[in-house]
Amino acid sequence: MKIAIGADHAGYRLKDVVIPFLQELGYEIVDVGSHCADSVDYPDYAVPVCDMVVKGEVERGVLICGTGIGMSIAANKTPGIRCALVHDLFSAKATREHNDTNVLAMGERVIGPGVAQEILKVWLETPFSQGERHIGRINKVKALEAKQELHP
Ligand SMILES: O=C(CO)[C@H](O)[C@H](O)[C@H](O)COP(=O)(O)O
Repeated sequence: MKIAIGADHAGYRLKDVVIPFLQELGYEIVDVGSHCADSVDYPDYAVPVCDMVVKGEVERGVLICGTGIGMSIAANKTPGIRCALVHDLFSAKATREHNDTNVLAMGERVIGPGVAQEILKVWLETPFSQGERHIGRINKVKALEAKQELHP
């Protein structure tokens, strides 16, 4: 599986820790930056990752900032993206099974690398449940996106 990953200045250290972990698990990684502590803006990294996901260039996206909040807000503005902010294993599993999320956001200032790696592993390995009730709810979210495109 191919994964795009992006971070701002508050998340690049965790990004640089999880990339070799994911590669070791066999995932192909596209790293859109950032690469240093110089202050940058999280939407500038969320957008290219989300664009790659919606274009089908990668299957999933991972976004890291200080809290994961800015990244998740920005990511969910892209139609077709369902981004979950996750800092625990229960949510990592549930958001794949229930929401079929295609982007994961985490905060480097919230969790350590060990928990982040476990979250990634669970999130990447858990399939969508295909439950009818979940499909119906996701379709309602998609309808909201269509409405927004008509009346931005
Ligand atoms: O958007 C955020 C907060 O919800 C991200 O965590 C950013 O990384 C954070 O705001 C960056 O903060 P800084 O004071 O500019 O380092």
